[in-house]
Amino acid sequence: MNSTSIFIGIAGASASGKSLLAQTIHQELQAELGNGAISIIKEDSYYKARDDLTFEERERINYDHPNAFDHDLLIEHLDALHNQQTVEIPVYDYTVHNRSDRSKTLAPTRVIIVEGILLLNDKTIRKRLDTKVFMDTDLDICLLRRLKRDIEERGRTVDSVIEQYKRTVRPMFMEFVQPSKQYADIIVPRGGKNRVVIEMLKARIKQLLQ
Ligand SMILES: Nc1ncnc2c1ncn2[C@@H]1O[C@H](COP(=O)(O)OP(=O)(O)O)[C@@H](O)[C@H]1O
Ligand SMILES: Nc1ccn([C@@H]2O[C@H](COP(=O)(O)O)[C@@H](O)[C@H]2O)c(=O)n1
Repeated sequence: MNSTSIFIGIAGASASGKSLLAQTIHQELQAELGNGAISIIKEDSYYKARDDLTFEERERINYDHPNAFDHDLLIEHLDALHNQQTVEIPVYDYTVHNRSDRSKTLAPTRVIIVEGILLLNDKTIRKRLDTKVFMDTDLDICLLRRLKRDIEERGRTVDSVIEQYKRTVRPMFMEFVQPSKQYADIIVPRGGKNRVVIEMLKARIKQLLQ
């Protein structure tokens, strides 16, 4: 193993295709580089634990504001991985709006993809990323994809997705996510299936590994 890891950051709106892009690169590069060469960290894993609040209070939190995340812990973990140390990543449970009591062990890998809505909004995180990507998918498409995904996978209703979208998701996108696009090296239109971008990123990662 090399003495340090390469960090690729993927940011952008909720349901813009960050996870799909990260998973596609992970799957295709792993086939080339071998098992244990590449891993994914989700910013969502670092939502703050809120055991102090009731379910109803947690439901009302603004999860699209930077304060909702424990970025200090994420940065601590990025630095530990950079120094070839293993970390324990919290496992977040969207259905109860809280950190679960489980964690996932992650050993350092040569390539680490970090993905999340507010990564590029944080200067300290930006400094740690070798390549910064912003998913520039149209917001109406993101909303449609989020509606479907949140009902199927995150225990939401149509009404709750629409209410949350109007109350926090869209306003916070305008205030924090959209302005962070200026820090990206690569801006990706349409979403996680953009084949040209997938190939470009794979080539970039292989170049950085040399
Ligand atoms: N280009 C695309 N075409 C069709 N569906 C897509 C595309 N990109 C993403 N999706 C789907 O949209 C949903 C949200 O994408 P996801 O990658 O989870 O977004 P994010 O991680 O940005 O929140 C998922 O169900 C995903 O499969
Ligand atoms: N309890 C929570 C925590 C987060 N969210 C939403 O998740 C979005 C970020 O995750 P993506 O995979 O969509 O990028 C963010 O927009 C939060 O609103 C939530 O609904 N409930």
